[in-house]
Amino acid sequence: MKERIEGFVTAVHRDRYEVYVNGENFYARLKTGVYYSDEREEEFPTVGDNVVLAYNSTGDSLIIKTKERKSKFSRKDPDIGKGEQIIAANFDYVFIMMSLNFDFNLKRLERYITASWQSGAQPVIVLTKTDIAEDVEKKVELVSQIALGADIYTVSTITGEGMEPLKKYLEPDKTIVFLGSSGVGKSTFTNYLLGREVMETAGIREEDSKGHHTTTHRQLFVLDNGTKIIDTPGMRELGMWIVEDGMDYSFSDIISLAVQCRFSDCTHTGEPDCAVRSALQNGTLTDARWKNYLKLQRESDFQAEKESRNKSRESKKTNKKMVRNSSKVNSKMEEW
Ligand SMILES: Nc1nc2c(ncn2[C@@H]2O[C@H](COP(=O)(O)OP(=O)(O)OP(=O)(O)O)[C@@H](O)[C@H]2O)c(=O)[nH]1
Ligand SMILES: [Zn+2]
Repeated sequence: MKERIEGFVTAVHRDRYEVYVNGENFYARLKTGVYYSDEREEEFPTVGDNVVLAYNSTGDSLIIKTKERKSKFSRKDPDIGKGEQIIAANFDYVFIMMSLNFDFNLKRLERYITASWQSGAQPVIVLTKTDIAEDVEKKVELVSQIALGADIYTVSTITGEGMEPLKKYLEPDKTIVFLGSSGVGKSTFTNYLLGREVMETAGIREEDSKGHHTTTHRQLFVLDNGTKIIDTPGMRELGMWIVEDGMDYSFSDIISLAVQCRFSDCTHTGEPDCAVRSALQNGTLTDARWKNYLKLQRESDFQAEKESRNKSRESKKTNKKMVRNSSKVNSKMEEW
Protein backbone atom coordinates (compact mmCIF):
# COMPACT_ATOMS: atom_id res chain seq x y z
CA MET A 1 0.00 0.00 0.00
CA LYS A 2 1.15 3.52 -0.75
CA GLU A 3 2.18 5.79 2.07
CA ARG A 4 -0.36 8.41 3.13
CA ILE A 5 0.95 11.91 3.75
CA GLU A 6 -0.47 15.41 4.15
CA GLY A 7 0.57 18.60 2.44
CA PHE A 8 -0.82 21.80 0.99
CA VAL A 9 -1.42 22.91 -2.57
CA THR A 10 0.98 25.59 -3.81
CA ALA A 11 -0.09 25.70 -7.44
CA VAL A 12 -2.87 24.46 -9.68
CA HIS A 13 -2.06 23.59 -13.27
CA ARG A 14 -4.23 22.08 -15.95
CA ASP A 15 -4.52 18.63 -14.47
CA ARG A 16 -1.65 18.63 -12.06
CA TYR A 17 -1.16 20.13 -8.66
CA GLU A 18 1.98 21.20 -6.90
CA VAL A 19 1.95 20.09 -3.32
CA TYR A 20 4.32 21.10 -0.55
CA VAL A 21 5.23 18.48 2.00
CA ASN A 22 7.99 18.93 4.58
CA GLY A 23 9.89 21.60 2.68
CA GLU A 24 9.57 19.88 -0.67
CA ASN A 25 7.36 20.67 -3.64
CA PHE A 26 6.18 17.85 -5.85
CA TYR A 27 3.52 17.05 -8.40
CA ALA A 28 0.26 15.28 -7.73
CA ARG A 29 -2.91 14.38 -9.56
CA LEU A 30 -6.45 13.85 -8.37
CA LYS A 31 -7.53 10.29 -7.67
CA THR A 32 -10.21 9.70 -10.29
CA GLY A 33 -12.40 7.43 -8.19
CA VAL A 34 -12.65 10.07 -5.50
CA TYR A 35 -12.91 13.29 -7.48
CA TYR A 36 -14.61 12.29 -10.70
CA SER A 37 -17.24 9.83 -9.54
CA ASP A 38 -20.93 10.68 -9.89
CA GLU A 39 -21.29 11.28 -6.18
CA ARG A 40 -18.19 13.43 -6.02
CA GLU A 41 -17.37 13.39 -2.32
CA GLU A 42 -14.43 15.75 -2.36
CA GLU A 43 -14.16 19.38 -3.37
CA PHE A 44 -11.55 20.08 -6.03
CA PRO A 45 -8.45 21.39 -4.29
CA THR A 46 -7.31 24.93 -4.79
CA VAL A 47 -4.25 26.94 -3.80
CA GLY A 48 -3.87 26.82 -0.02
CA ASP A 49 -5.86 23.63 0.46
CA ASN A 50 -4.61 20.98 2.83
CA VAL A 51 -4.78 17.62 1.12
CA VAL A 52 -4.15 13.97 1.89
CA LEU A 53 -2.02 12.12 -0.63
CA ALA A 54 -1.05 8.61 -1.52
CA TYR A 55 2.64 9.18 -1.98
CA ASN A 56 4.39 7.83 -5.03
CA SER A 57 8.16 8.11 -5.05
CA THR A 58 8.50 7.23 -8.72
CA GLY A 59 5.86 9.53 -10.26
CA ASP A 60 2.94 11.84 -9.53
CA SER A 61 1.37 11.22 -6.15
CA LEU A 62 -2.41 10.96 -5.88
CA ILE A 63 -4.56 13.43 -3.99
CA ILE A 64 -7.24 11.47 -2.19
CA LYS A 65 -8.82 14.08 0.08
CA THR A 66 -9.37 17.83 0.36
CA LYS A 67 -9.41 18.72 4.03
CA GLU A 68 -11.94 21.09 5.54
CA ARG A 69 -11.22 24.77 4.86
CA LYS A 70 -10.99 27.39 7.58
CA SER A 71 -11.52 30.17 5.06
CA LYS A 72 -12.08 30.55 1.34
CA PHE A 73 -12.71 32.97 -1.44
CA SER A 74 -15.14 31.69 -3.97
CA ARG A 75 -17.02 32.98 -6.88
CA LYS A 76 -20.46 31.93 -8.01
CA ASP A 77 -20.04 30.62 -11.50
CA PRO A 78 -23.27 30.15 -13.44
CA ASP A 79 -21.45 27.84 -15.88
CA ILE A 80 -20.86 25.18 -13.29
CA GLY A 81 -24.15 23.87 -11.90
CA LYS A 82 -23.33 23.92 -8.22
CA GLY A 83 -21.84 27.21 -9.09
CA GLU A 84 -18.90 27.68 -6.81
CA GLN A 85 -15.38 28.20 -7.97
CA ILE A 86 -12.93 28.31 -5.09
CA ILE A 87 -10.17 30.84 -5.65
CA ALA A 88 -8.02 30.38 -2.56
CA ALA A 89 -8.32 28.56 0.76
CA ASN A 90 -7.09 28.48 4.35
CA PHE A 91 -5.69 31.98 4.60
CA ASP A 92 -5.65 33.91 7.89
CA TYR A 93 -5.35 37.48 6.69
CA VAL A 94 -6.64 39.29 3.65
CA PHE A 95 -4.40 42.24 2.93
CA ILE A 96 -6.77 44.61 1.20
CA MET A 97 -4.50 46.82 -0.83
CA MET A 98 -5.63 50.19 -2.09
CA SER A 99 -3.51 53.00 -3.36
CA LEU A 100 -3.91 56.39 -1.72
CA ASN A 101 -3.86 58.22 -5.01
CA PHE A 102 -5.72 57.44 -8.23
CA ASP A 103 -7.14 54.13 -7.01
CA PHE A 104 -8.71 55.48 -3.80
CA ASN A 105 -12.37 54.46 -3.72
CA LEU A 106 -14.38 53.93 -0.53
CA LYS A 107 -17.27 52.03 -2.11
CA ARG A 108 -14.89 49.49 -3.57
CA LEU A 109 -13.03 49.22 -0.30
CA GLU A 110 -16.28 48.51 1.51
CA ARG A 111 -16.99 45.65 -0.88
CA TYR A 112 -13.54 44.20 -0.35
CA ILE A 113 -13.92 44.42 3.43
CA THR A 114 -17.30 42.69 3.41
CA ALA A 115 -16.11 39.95 1.07
CA SER A 116 -13.08 39.43 3.31
CA TRP A 117 -15.13 39.05 6.48
CA GLN A 118 -17.34 36.60 4.64
CA SER A 119 -14.31 34.54 3.61
CA GLY A 120 -13.74 33.62 7.25
CA ALA A 121 -10.39 35.42 7.48
CA GLN A 122 -9.40 38.75 8.99
CA PRO A 123 -9.13 41.78 6.73
CA VAL A 124 -6.13 44.09 7.11
CA ILE A 125 -6.34 47.33 5.20
CA VAL A 126 -3.09 48.43 3.56
CA LEU A 127 -3.19 51.84 1.92
CA THR A 128 -0.24 52.11 -0.45
CA LYS A 129 1.95 54.75 -2.12
CA THR A 130 2.10 57.25 0.76
CA ASP A 131 5.16 58.74 -0.97
CA ILE A 132 3.07 60.15 -3.80
CA ALA A 133 -0.30 60.62 -2.07
CA GLU A 134 -2.05 63.75 -0.83
CA ASP A 135 -4.41 64.17 2.14
CA VAL A 136 -3.32 60.88 3.69
CA GLU A 137 -4.75 61.69 7.12
CA LYS A 138 -8.12 62.66 5.77
CA LYS A 139 -8.31 59.50 3.68
CA VAL A 140 -7.38 57.31 6.64
CA GLU A 141 -10.15 58.97 8.63
CA LEU A 142 -12.68 58.16 5.88
CA VAL A 143 -11.46 54.58 5.73
CA SER A 144 -11.72 54.16 9.49
CA GLN A 145 -15.42 54.97 9.29
CA ILE A 146 -16.14 51.91 7.15
CA ALA A 147 -13.36 49.61 8.36
CA LEU A 148 -15.03 48.51 11.62
CA GLY A 149 -12.97 45.72 13.07
CA ALA A 150 -10.14 45.87 10.52
CA ASP A 151 -6.75 47.49 11.21
CA ILE A 152 -5.54 50.19 8.84
CA TYR A 153 -1.95 50.74 7.70
CA THR A 154 -0.37 53.23 5.35
CA VAL A 155 2.77 52.20 3.51
CA SER A 156 5.19 52.98 0.75
CA THR A 157 7.05 50.02 -0.66
CA ILE A 158 9.37 52.44 -2.46
CA THR A 159 10.65 54.22 0.67
CA GLY A 160 9.81 51.40 3.11
CA GLU A 161 7.75 53.81 5.20
CA GLY A 162 5.12 52.07 7.35
CA MET A 163 6.25 48.54 6.47
CA GLU A 164 7.64 47.67 9.91
CA PRO A 165 4.30 47.30 11.80
CA LEU A 166 3.03 44.87 9.15
CA LYS A 167 5.72 42.39 10.08
CA LYS A 168 3.58 41.28 13.01
CA TYR A 169 1.34 39.46 10.54
CA LEU A 170 4.25 37.47 9.16
CA GLU A 171 4.06 34.68 11.68
CA PRO A 172 4.97 31.08 10.91
CA ASP A 173 1.90 29.04 9.96
CA LYS A 174 -0.07 32.11 8.96
CA THR A 175 -1.23 32.60 5.40
CA ILE A 176 -1.84 35.93 3.70
CA VAL A 177 -3.70 36.74 0.50
CA PHE A 178 -3.79 40.05 -1.33
CA LEU A 179 -6.92 41.67 -2.64
CA GLY A 180 -6.78 44.86 -4.65
CA SER A 181 -6.96 46.42 -8.09
CA SER A 182 -4.23 46.16 -10.62
CA GLY A 183 -1.37 48.58 -10.07
CA VAL A 184 -1.84 49.22 -6.35
CA GLY A 185 1.48 47.57 -5.59
CA LYS A 186 0.71 43.95 -4.67
CA SER A 187 3.72 42.52 -6.52
CA THR A 188 6.05 45.23 -5.26
CA PHE A 189 4.81 44.55 -1.73
CA THR A 190 5.31 40.78 -2.10
CA ASN A 191 8.81 41.29 -3.48
CA TYR A 192 9.58 43.55 -0.54
CA LEU A 193 8.54 40.78 1.85
CA LEU A 194 10.53 38.25 -0.12
CA GLY A 195 13.58 40.47 0.09
CA ARG A 196 13.18 42.09 -3.28
CA GLU A 197 13.49 38.97 -5.35
CA VAL A 198 11.77 39.27 -8.65
CA MET A 199 8.50 37.35 -8.67
CA GLU A 200 8.67 36.75 -12.40
CA THR A 201 11.71 34.55 -11.98
CA ALA A 202 9.83 32.26 -9.64
CA GLY A 203 7.97 30.75 -12.58
CA ILE A 204 8.36 27.10 -13.38
CA ARG A 205 8.27 25.39 -16.72
CA GLU A 206 5.76 22.74 -17.43
CA GLU A 207 4.88 20.70 -20.43
CA ASP A 208 1.25 21.08 -21.48
CA SER A 209 -0.91 18.38 -23.05
CA LYS A 210 0.30 19.24 -26.55
CA GLY A 211 3.92 19.00 -25.50
CA HIS A 212 4.49 22.76 -25.50
CA HIS A 213 6.48 24.32 -22.74
CA THR A 214 4.56 27.01 -20.90
CA THR A 215 5.90 29.22 -18.19
CA THR A 216 3.67 29.33 -15.17
CA HIS A 217 4.03 31.36 -12.05
CA ARG A 218 4.28 30.44 -8.45
CA GLN A 219 0.90 30.76 -6.79
CA LEU A 220 1.91 30.28 -3.18
CA PHE A 221 5.19 31.41 -1.61
CA VAL A 222 6.60 30.25 1.69
CA LEU A 223 8.75 32.90 3.39
CA ASP A 224 11.88 31.84 5.29
CA ASN A 225 10.04 31.97 8.61
CA GLY A 226 7.17 29.82 7.33
CA THR A 227 4.59 32.50 6.49
CA LYS A 228 2.67 31.61 3.36
CA ILE A 229 1.64 34.12 0.75
CA ILE A 230 -0.97 33.30 -1.85
CA ASP A 231 -0.70 35.23 -5.08
CA THR A 232 -2.81 33.71 -7.83
CA PRO A 233 -4.28 35.22 -10.97
CA GLY A 234 -7.62 34.08 -9.56
CA MET A 235 -7.22 36.51 -6.66
CA ARG A 236 -6.62 39.30 -9.14
CA GLU A 237 -9.78 38.40 -11.01
CA LEU A 238 -11.71 38.07 -7.78
CA GLY A 239 -11.02 41.73 -7.07
CA MET A 240 -12.77 42.63 -10.30
CA TRP A 241 -15.70 40.31 -9.70
CA ILE A 242 -16.27 41.75 -6.26
CA VAL A 243 -16.43 45.20 -7.77
CA GLU A 244 -18.60 44.23 -10.71
CA ASP A 245 -21.16 41.79 -9.36
CA GLY A 246 -24.58 43.06 -8.35
CA MET A 247 -24.51 42.05 -4.72
CA ASP A 248 -24.93 44.67 -2.05
CA TYR A 249 -21.74 44.75 -0.04
CA SER A 250 -22.67 47.77 2.01
CA PHE A 251 -23.28 45.80 5.20
CA SER A 252 -19.69 45.60 6.30
CA ASP A 253 -20.62 47.18 9.65
CA ILE A 254 -23.03 44.35 10.48
CA ILE A 255 -20.65 41.64 9.35
CA SER A 256 -17.86 43.09 11.45
CA LEU A 257 -20.23 43.16 14.42
CA ALA A 258 -21.34 39.57 13.90
CA VAL A 259 -17.78 38.24 14.01
CA GLN A 260 -17.43 39.80 17.44
CA CYS A 261 -20.28 37.75 18.93
CA ARG A 262 -19.17 35.20 21.51
CA PHE A 263 -20.47 32.26 19.46
CA SER A 264 -19.36 31.95 15.87
CA ASP A 265 -22.78 30.54 14.95
CA CYS A 266 -24.66 33.25 16.85
CA THR A 267 -28.14 33.84 15.43
CA HIS A 268 -28.35 37.25 17.17
CA THR A 269 -31.69 36.29 18.69
CA GLY A 270 -30.79 36.15 22.36
CA GLU A 271 -27.40 34.45 22.82
CA PRO A 272 -25.14 35.92 25.53
CA ASP A 273 -22.45 38.42 24.47
CA CYS A 274 -24.08 39.09 21.13
CA ALA A 275 -22.40 42.11 19.55
CA VAL A 276 -25.30 42.66 17.15
CA ARG A 277 -27.93 42.81 19.89
CA SER A 278 -25.84 45.13 22.01
CA ALA A 279 -25.29 47.45 19.04
CA LEU A 280 -29.06 47.46 18.48
CA GLN A 281 -29.60 48.27 22.16
CA ASN A 282 -27.13 51.13 22.33
CA GLY A 283 -28.22 52.51 18.98
CA THR A 284 -24.97 52.14 17.01
CA LEU A 285 -26.97 49.85 14.72
CA THR A 286 -30.43 51.05 13.78
CA ASP A 287 -33.46 48.78 13.67
CA ALA A 288 -34.22 49.76 10.10
CA ARG A 289 -30.75 48.85 8.91
CA TRP A 290 -30.84 45.51 10.71
CA LYS A 291 -34.23 44.66 9.16
CA ASN A 292 -32.92 45.61 5.75
CA TYR A 293 -29.98 43.28 6.22
CA LEU A 294 -32.22 40.38 7.32
CA LYS A 295 -34.36 40.90 4.25
CA LEU A 296 -31.35 40.73 1.99
CA GLN A 297 -30.19 37.57 3.71
CA ARG A 298 -33.57 35.88 3.27
CA GLU A 299 -33.44 36.71 -0.40
CA SER A 300 -29.99 35.28 -0.88
CA ASP A 301 -30.91 32.15 1.14
CA PHE A 302 -33.93 31.68 -1.11
CA GLN A 303 -31.71 32.07 -4.14
CA ALA A 304 -29.26 29.48 -2.81
CA GLU A 305 -32.06 27.02 -2.10
CA LYS A 306 -33.43 27.42 -5.57
CA GLU A 307 -30.00 26.77 -7.02
CA SER A 308 -29.49 23.64 -4.97
CA ARG A 309 -32.90 22.30 -6.09
CA ASN A 310 -31.93 22.89 -9.71
CA LYS A 311 -28.63 21.27 -9.03
CA SER A 312 -29.98 18.00 -7.69
CA ARG A 313 -32.29 17.77 -10.68
CA GLU A 314 -29.40 18.13 -13.07
CA SER A 315 -26.88 16.38 -10.90
CA LYS A 316 -25.55 13.94 -13.48
CA LYS A 317 -25.25 16.43 -16.30
CA THR A 318 -23.62 18.93 -14.00
CA ASN A 319 -20.95 16.59 -12.74
CA LYS A 320 -19.60 16.00 -16.19
CA LYS A 321 -19.74 19.67 -17.00
CA MET A 322 -17.90 20.58 -13.82
CA VAL A 323 -14.98 18.40 -14.75
CA ARG A 324 -14.68 20.09 -18.09
CA ASN A 325 -14.93 23.53 -16.56
CA SER A 326 -12.37 22.94 -13.90
CA SER A 327 -9.75 22.18 -16.50
CA LYS A 328 -10.83 25.30 -18.37
CA VAL A 329 -10.33 27.39 -15.28
CA ASN A 330 -6.94 25.88 -14.60
CA SER A 331 -5.72 26.49 -18.10
CA LYS A 332 -6.87 30.08 -17.79
CA MET A 333 -4.67 30.42 -14.75
CA GLU A 334 -1.70 29.15 -16.65
CA GLU A 335 -2.03 31.74 -19.34
CA TRP A 336 -1.44 34.49 -16.86
N1 LIG B 1 5.32 55.63 -5.67
C1 LIG B 1 5.07 54.37 -5.39
N2 LIG B 1 4.93 53.48 -6.39
C2 LIG B 1 4.66 52.20 -6.09
C3 LIG B 1 4.53 51.74 -4.75
N3 LIG B 1 4.25 50.41 -4.77
C4 LIG B 1 4.21 50.06 -6.08
N4 LIG B 1 4.48 51.12 -6.87
C5 LIG B 1 4.52 51.15 -8.35
O1 LIG B 1 3.23 50.90 -8.85
C6 LIG B 1 3.28 50.13 -10.05
C7 LIG B 1 2.40 48.89 -9.92
O2 LIG B 1 2.91 48.07 -8.89
P1 LIG B 1 2.67 46.50 -8.85
O3 LIG B 1 3.35 46.00 -7.64
O4 LIG B 1 3.02 45.87 -10.14
O5 LIG B 1 1.10 46.45 -8.68
P2 LIG B 1 0.16 45.16 -8.61
O6 LIG B 1 -0.88 45.48 -7.61
O7 LIG B 1 0.95 43.94 -8.39
O8 LIG B 1 -0.47 45.16 -10.04
P3 LIG B 1 -0.98 43.89 -10.90
O9 LIG B 1 0.19 42.99 -11.07
O10 LIG B 1 -1.45 44.49 -12.19
O11 LIG B 1 -2.11 43.28 -10.10
C8 LIG B 1 4.77 49.82 -10.27
O12 LIG B 1 5.25 50.74 -11.20
C9 LIG B 1 5.38 50.03 -8.90
O13 LIG B 1 6.73 50.44 -8.99
C10 LIG B 1 4.68 52.71 -3.70
O14 LIG B 1 4.58 52.43 -2.50
N5 LIG B 1 4.95 54.01 -4.08
ZN1 LIG C 1 -24.78 37.68 17.81
